[in-house]
Amino acid sequence: MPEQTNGQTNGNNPDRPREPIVSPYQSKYPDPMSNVSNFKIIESTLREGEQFANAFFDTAKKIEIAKALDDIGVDYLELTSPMASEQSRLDCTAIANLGLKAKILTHIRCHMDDAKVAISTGVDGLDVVIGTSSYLREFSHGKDMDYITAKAIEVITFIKKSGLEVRFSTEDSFRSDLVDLLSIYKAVDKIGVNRVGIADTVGCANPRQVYELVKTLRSVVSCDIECHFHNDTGCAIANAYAALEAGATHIDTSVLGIGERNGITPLGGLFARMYAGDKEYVKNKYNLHKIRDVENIVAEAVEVTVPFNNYITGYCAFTHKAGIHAKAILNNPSTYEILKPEDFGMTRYVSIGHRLTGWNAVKNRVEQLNLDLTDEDAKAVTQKIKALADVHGALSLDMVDGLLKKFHEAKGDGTHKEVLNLIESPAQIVA
Ligand SMILES: CC(=O)SCCNC(=O)CCNC(=O)[C@H](O)C(C)(C)COP(=O)(O)OP(=O)(O)OC[C@H]1O[C@@H](n2cnc3c(N)ncnc32)[C@H](O)[C@@H]1OP(=O)(O)O
Ligand SMILES: O=C(O)CCC(=O)C(=O)O
Ligand SMILES: [Zn+2]
Repeated sequence: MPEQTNGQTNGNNPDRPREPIVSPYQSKYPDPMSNVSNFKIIESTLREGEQFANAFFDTAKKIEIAKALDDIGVDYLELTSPMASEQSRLDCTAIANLGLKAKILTHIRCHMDDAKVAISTGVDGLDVVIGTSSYLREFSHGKDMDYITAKAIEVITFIKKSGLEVRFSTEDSFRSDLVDLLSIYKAVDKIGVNRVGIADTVGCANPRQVYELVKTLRSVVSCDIECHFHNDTGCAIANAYAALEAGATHIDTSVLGIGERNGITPLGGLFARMYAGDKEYVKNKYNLHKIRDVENIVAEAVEVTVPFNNYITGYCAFTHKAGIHAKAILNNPSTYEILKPEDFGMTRYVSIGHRLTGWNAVKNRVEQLNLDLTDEDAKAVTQKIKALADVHGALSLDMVDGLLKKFHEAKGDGTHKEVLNLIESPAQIVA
């Protein structure tokens, strides 16, 4: 487990170098097609997330999650199809009537019955989907491209007449024939669909493939482009970024990435990635301090813990340990941090009670404790920490503090070196 925070932030010391104002990772020559600095999030915890193995959200929990996501400022909330069950339909209606700032969408098959029921729930828009890969055409719905195109046009036209926003997506896009894809996207763009969607349903796509497909699609349709990426092969965030670089306008996310199998692009991970791409856009548009709250709500609801290495909120996401890192971080946090913890309501922590520690980090703790010790003293205590940690494992911050205080006290009568020599175990520090 991590030690308690010692509150070492050190970013505000006016004597220390300022952080660069512009991210060094920001492209100097942005592509005019790129939407890295201008995109919308379609938050699908209440649709894709409900497909996560452990997920069951009752109405109150759905409303709590919807409100928490709305507070963060996501642009859309996507809800489970009202065709799934009677309660799903009632929940769609309830959330559509909450008066949230986010637009409310529900997700339906490319079918007139689904469209009729979905419209009656009062949502702002419908996300229509149908599989176009040979796998899904043969083994899911059994329809050919002519049928799919005709049905898509019928369903979209009907939804548009009701005045709702409509998106048309091809499921399993990356295993679909490119000519089929472009021709159906062109057909629905022509009749005024608001967005087309690309879905990496099985998580097989890589960022280069995503970039190429989105770039090609961008030159074929004039409507918005939404992208949905599964994370089976670990590319869901990178693929989202590649899609935005190529001109996609909307990205699907879920809290902690929950969804079918191992899920999709996580909301927090997308924030982290986009913050590194265009910090100001992400900071100004979304309430990043709220990400931890919504992750905790969802984690508890689906009975998982937030992973230790989670983007932004994992318990060690802002913990610096090795001495070389600690020294530089204490001088200027940008040395080893691309995300500023305070922008996400998080706290930086410098861990010092272990054998990888260095005297600069220990000296910093001496200053925090307001102890009158020299650099040589800090170096001597550092060596003691390393020796103890070699034998006994990591020392807690309380132990380190105890050691420093004992050493400091003994310095008064000149016995500090002997005191250090006498300590052979952490138990002797607190004794
Ligand atoms: C990749 C994704 O995540 S897509 C979204 C997945 N979401 C869901 O499945 C929502 C929850 N699903 C459900 O509650 C149910 O599956 C329902 C209500 C949608 C349908 O239930 P059922 O009528 O019992 O059918 P079942 O689930 O066994 O099979 C799906 C049916 O939809 C058809 N279908 C599948 N995809 C589509 C589509 N995109 N458009 C139109 N029809 C489709 C299938 O051919 C099949 O039809 P059939 O009844 O003639 O065999
Ligand atoms: O509607 C979409 O675009 C995506 C549907 C889905 O969840 C998927 O294909 O994985
Ligand atoms: Zn999905």
